[in-house]
Amino acid sequence: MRLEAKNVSFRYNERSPWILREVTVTVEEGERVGLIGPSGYGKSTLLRLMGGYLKPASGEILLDGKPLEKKGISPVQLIYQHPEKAINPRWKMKKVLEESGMFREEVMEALGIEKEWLGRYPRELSGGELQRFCVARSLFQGTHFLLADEMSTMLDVITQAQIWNLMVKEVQERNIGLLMVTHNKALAKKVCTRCIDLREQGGR
Ligand SMILES: Nc1ncnc2c1ncn2[C@@H]1O[C@H](COP(=O)(O)OP(=O)(O)OP(=O)(O)O)[C@@H](O)[C@H]1O
Repeated sequence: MRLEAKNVSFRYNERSPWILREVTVTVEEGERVGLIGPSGYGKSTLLRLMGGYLKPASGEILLDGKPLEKKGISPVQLIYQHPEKAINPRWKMKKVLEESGMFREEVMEALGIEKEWLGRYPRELSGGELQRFCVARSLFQGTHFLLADEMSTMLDVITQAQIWNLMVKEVQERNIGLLMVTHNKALAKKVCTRCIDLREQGGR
């Protein structure tokens, strides 16, 4: 499988500047790609486009040569920097996980998710605790590509390592393609098989 942004241009509205111009980025299954570039260059915007959350002004987002399907849980999963924006505030965590069909003991354990947290609402968890649920949820069985947007910036070093160890193990075992935005060079070196610099790809 292959996820690609093909000649994608984007701006937030007609009066705002172009954020991306004719950007082409391809991620194959099993690859772990780091997306780097200065602040404001459009890294998060590109991830949102590739996850189907924004529409390009021109160009295409293709999964195996076809546009992303709008129905059902997407095989392309986006993990945000801010987990509180990604989770329904009215659902308890158990329901959040059940909705995605993601309930593997070993993933919960590897992520340090405590059973007792399942009975809580999102507002009753810390940002780091909530992010572990977002990671767990993103790893449901239909996932083929993961887009991680500085997902571990808010976490302490030990939790970061815990989450990335699990992530790399899962994507390797399941041949998932990973595209991650990070400002942390050491992390990119540890996790990624290659890096793309948006300055060389038509980011502004
Ligand atoms: N919803 C929005 N409406 C209008 N402009 C936006 C919106 N979101 C982002 N932008 C602008 O688009 C540009 C690219 O933002 P983006 O978040 O994609 O950059 P980034 O490379 O991920 O930055 P950082 O490394 O700081 O997270 C910025 O100038 C930002 O101000």
